[in-house]
Amino acid sequence: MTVRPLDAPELPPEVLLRVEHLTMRFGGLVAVDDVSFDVRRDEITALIGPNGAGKTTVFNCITGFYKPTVGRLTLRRAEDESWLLERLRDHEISRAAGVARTFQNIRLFGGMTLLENLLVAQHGPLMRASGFTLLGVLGFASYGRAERAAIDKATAWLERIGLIDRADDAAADLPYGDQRRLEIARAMCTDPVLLCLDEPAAGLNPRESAELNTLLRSIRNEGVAVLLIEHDMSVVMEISDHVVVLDYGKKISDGSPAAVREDPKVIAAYLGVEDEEVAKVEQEIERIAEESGA
Ligand SMILES: Nc1ncnc2c1ncn2[C@@H]1O[C@H](COP(=O)(O)OP(=O)(O)OP(=O)(O)O)[C@@H](O)[C@H]1O
Repeated sequence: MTVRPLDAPELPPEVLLRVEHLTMRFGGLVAVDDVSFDVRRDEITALIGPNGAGKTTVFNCITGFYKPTVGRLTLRRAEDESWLLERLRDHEISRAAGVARTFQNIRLFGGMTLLENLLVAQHGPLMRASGFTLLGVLGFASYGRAERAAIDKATAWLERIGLIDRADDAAADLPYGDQRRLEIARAMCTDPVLLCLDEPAAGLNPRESAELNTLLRSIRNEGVAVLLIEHDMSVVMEISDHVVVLDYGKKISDGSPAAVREDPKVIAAYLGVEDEEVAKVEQEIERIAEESGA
């Protein structure tokens, strides 16, 4: 199958998603202003920036919740399969292009069991196996096989996130950190090529945060690109391969975690000072540290 809109650019093989000149306006407010960056395969890319910088808006454009005012979002799913996400509807972005996401606030089906939550995520393949008719109810073998495969996949994910013993419990009864991991497992049950996570470490304790880091690294190592918004800098610095920094809707830095951490523009944005004042602030920090004998 070759799916390539005529105007989709040719991307280098290591690039999964190319965001070009993304701009999103809400009336007079420019929430995202001419932002461009790449998300590479086999990498964890973090999107960071102070509150209101435009991170969630970028996510919402990539995942189809918003139609960008301007910009091109090319996702190269396979060598002969590219998509222009800004032209797709949100369900096409998840089903056809293979982009899955989680939200800042947990959105599990609280009254359903853990297993059911992971089966609902596989509704698409199950419906196709049913031929969109009553084949499942009539006991056709093809549907039975698809149903077995869905249960196997859900079970494997529950084992992987350490929750197999609670498969039949209601999702709402899980501790917060477990719910976060279940949400990620649910997103992974759709077989995405790109997993977008909006503040996955928010509200986690240090042990849960460490478990999350291990999970995300293992997902990355299996070839699924991860794009995350995160305020917890220890998580960002520990697991990201690539960091993109936004401030007031504009990209101000883009590089390795180490390079971004040293970037005066980033320091200025986080401290809320002008670029020229950064050196002064750094000297002040050093002076205070010396005086306190640190
Ligand atoms: N639907 C909307 N309508 C109008 N303005 C919006 C809308 N969504 C976001 N904004 C505005 O766009 C700007 C960027 O918001 P966004 O939520 O993308 O920032 P953020 O970096 O994700 O912030 P935070 O870290 O606080 O979640 C803000 O000024 C916000 O008020």
